[in-house]
Amino acid sequence: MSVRISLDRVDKAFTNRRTGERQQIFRDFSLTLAPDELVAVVGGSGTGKTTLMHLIAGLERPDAGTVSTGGGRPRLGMVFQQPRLLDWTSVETNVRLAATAAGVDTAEVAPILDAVGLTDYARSYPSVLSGGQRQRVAVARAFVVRPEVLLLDEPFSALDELTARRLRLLLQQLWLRTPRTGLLVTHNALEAAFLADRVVVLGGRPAEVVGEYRIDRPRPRSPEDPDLFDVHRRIVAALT
Ligand SMILES: Nc1ncnc2c1ncn2[C@@H]1O[C@H](COP(=O)(O)OP(=O)(O)OP(=O)(O)O)[C@@H](O)[C@H]1O
Repeated sequence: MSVRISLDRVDKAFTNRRTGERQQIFRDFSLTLAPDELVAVVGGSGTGKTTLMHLIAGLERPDAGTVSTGGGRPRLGMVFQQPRLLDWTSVETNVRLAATAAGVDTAEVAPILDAVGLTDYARSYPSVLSGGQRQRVAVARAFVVRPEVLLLDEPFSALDELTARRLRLLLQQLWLRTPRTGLLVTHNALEAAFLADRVVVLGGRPAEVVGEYRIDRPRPRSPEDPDLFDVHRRIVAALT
């Protein structure tokens, strides 16, 4: 099922634990993600990108306004900056447990491990894997549940550039196989331009959309595409 995500006139505030001050992160904030659209959100530190993701995931509730994810509770696949694997068990079991928890056939596990290039490591424990391999397990775990919504919170920012680049290409490949509605939070404007259908730049407090770029380049895209560098420059200009 393709899911439309809508935030409609959302307010969200937090109380700063140190100062006791109220921080209004969003006021009257609206954003829609079309079915199967991958939207990247970039913006300065503390603008509310992760909060936006938490609102969509249902981990935070808006103070006012509505967050709708297509009527029901869509199946979520999430990838974070750190892989957050279970260290006491194998790669295969890490992915299988995610499938079981989501009620998905565990026959999906082997193909997804193959797709992320980890078949030979299925029985290995996370501790023997490189950082890039661990993040591949996290990507497999997110995709094995056949997510209707994919939430990616700085998924590659802890990796060295070459590894990150490989994983971006992998993500593009998996996305092309089965597009789904997704939100990518990143500090990397080039990553945003490479992966997304649309890049939203958040700024200010309360946060506002200070720039929006539709990326019409056909997929599969090349990380060397000069048009993407062009968009990247414009995003960086909006950020600064
Ligand atoms: N549960 C919470 N309780 C109190 N304050 C919070 C909570 N969650 C977020 N905040 C505050 O809300 C603001 C926005 O946080 P958020 O993590 O959404 O920003 P961000 O844009 O993702 O930042 P970064 O790029 O640094 O990760 C920050 O000032 C943060 O301290």
